[in-house]
Amino acid sequence: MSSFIINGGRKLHGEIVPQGAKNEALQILCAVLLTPEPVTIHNIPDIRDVNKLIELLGEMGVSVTPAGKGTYIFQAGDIDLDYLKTKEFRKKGAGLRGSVMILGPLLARFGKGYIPHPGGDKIGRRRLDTHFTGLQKLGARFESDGLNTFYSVDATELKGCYMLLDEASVTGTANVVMAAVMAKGTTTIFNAACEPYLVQLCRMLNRMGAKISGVGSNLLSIEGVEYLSGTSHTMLPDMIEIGSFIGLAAMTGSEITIKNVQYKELGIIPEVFRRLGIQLQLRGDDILVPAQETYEVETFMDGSIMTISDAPWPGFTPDLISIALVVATQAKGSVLIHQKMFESRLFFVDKLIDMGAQIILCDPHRATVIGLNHQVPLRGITMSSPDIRAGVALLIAALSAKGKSQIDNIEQIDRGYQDIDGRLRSLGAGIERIEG
Ligand SMILES: CC(=O)N[C@H]1[C@@H](OP(=O)(O)OP(=O)(O)OC[C@H]2O[C@@H](n3ccc(=O)[nH]c3=O)[C@H](O)[C@@H]2O)O[C@H](CO)[C@@H](O)[C@@H]1O
Ligand SMILES: C=C(OP(=O)(O)O)C(=O)O
Repeated sequence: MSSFIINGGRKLHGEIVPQGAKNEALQILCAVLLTPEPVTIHNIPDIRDVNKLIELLGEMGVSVTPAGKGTYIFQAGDIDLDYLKTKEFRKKGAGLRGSVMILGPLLARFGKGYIPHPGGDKIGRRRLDTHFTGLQKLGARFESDGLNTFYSVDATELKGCYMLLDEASVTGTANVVMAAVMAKGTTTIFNAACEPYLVQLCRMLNRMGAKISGVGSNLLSIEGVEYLSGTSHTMLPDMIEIGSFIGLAAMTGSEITIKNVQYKELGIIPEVFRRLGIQLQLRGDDILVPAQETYEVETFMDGSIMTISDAPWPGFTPDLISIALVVATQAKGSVLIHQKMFESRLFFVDKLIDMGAQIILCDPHRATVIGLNHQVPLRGITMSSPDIRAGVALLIAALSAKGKSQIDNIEQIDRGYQDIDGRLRSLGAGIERIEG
């Protein structure tokens, strides 16, 4: 278990380039299984979860050729379906959430697939019903190992149909879309998730020859085709990293420029940070966050305390709720943070409370934050990172805090943030990694 040692309280300054989007990368990498032809992918983030998935694809028989920084050429010529029955695959596949999305492409191309219950953050129940029922509607038959830890799936013939997803699941939609692109006939998916990750995936699939319409909406129509060909694809900048850097600048009172953010793809994210009182200036396609002594949280129009809550896109992504929460601890004013989707993602506030933040955890989904308005700094402590986004929220808190902090279990942070310590050091942060 590795740790960060952080000497907090320093002002940071400079430019930072966001990495390619983690959650998009996990979908796009699975899509390479849909064609025997080469697929070139650019702007792949060098992070634990993505590297694990690339390794897994390699072991399944996909040839993986590095072709420059952040670029790989994948070719899924011969896939070793027997590897998917091995213990090793069970272990590796269960190591990350994104592995669940190899199933849709396998069913589409080979008519069968295997899938261990996937890993990912322990942030509450993470059911797979949307994946399973969607694939079943297309004709897939699931057989469980009896423990719900491994499934064999048969789909000799996938047939298009109408389906109303029981929730707008991000990875669930991606899985069903990838199965439907080569099904017979037309599939209509209502209540589809429409995060930019999915827009990017659908655009890539259409470039490969798929016929998907309604892209970007919650009603997708997919006319099945017989064959998909190779393509190239470039990942968007990671919107969760961009939000994290906005929070970092605000909490540390620093001027930071976030480069090449593809602003129009950020949806409501900049607006939510603006409502917390953070000034953002758009310079070309860069976001400049100026150094601010203080930032004041808006109230609702009737003067009542504002709520920040998550929702499926175009709502505010749940992956930035922990960041909004930590930023609120030093705002002027109070805010209610409501994490609607996941029931165990707010418990990390205990650590912020130990650091001196004024927070009342109302229930597992809601926390009231009374901002300290930078009048009292947080204090450094030793803590452990419970999940990827809480980990980064604690890192931001530690960078703003007085004194030294230690954050253990930083493998959680490395799942999704590329060389975060190196990049923060180049902004002037006092952060060292201790390999454990
Ligand atoms: C690898 C990957 O891409 N992970 C992301 C993906 O996970 P993932 O695809 O696993 O998450 P889902 O979209 O399936 O659902 C997330 C949670 O929200 C709940 N839910 C979802 C939709 C809905 O309309 N109502 C509702 O309550 C689900 O029950 C679940 O608890 O999307 C999540 C939601 O944006 C993000 O936090 C994860 O970072
Ligand atoms: C919850 C997240 O990741 P995963 O779905 O991979 O666990 C996240 O990226 O915030």
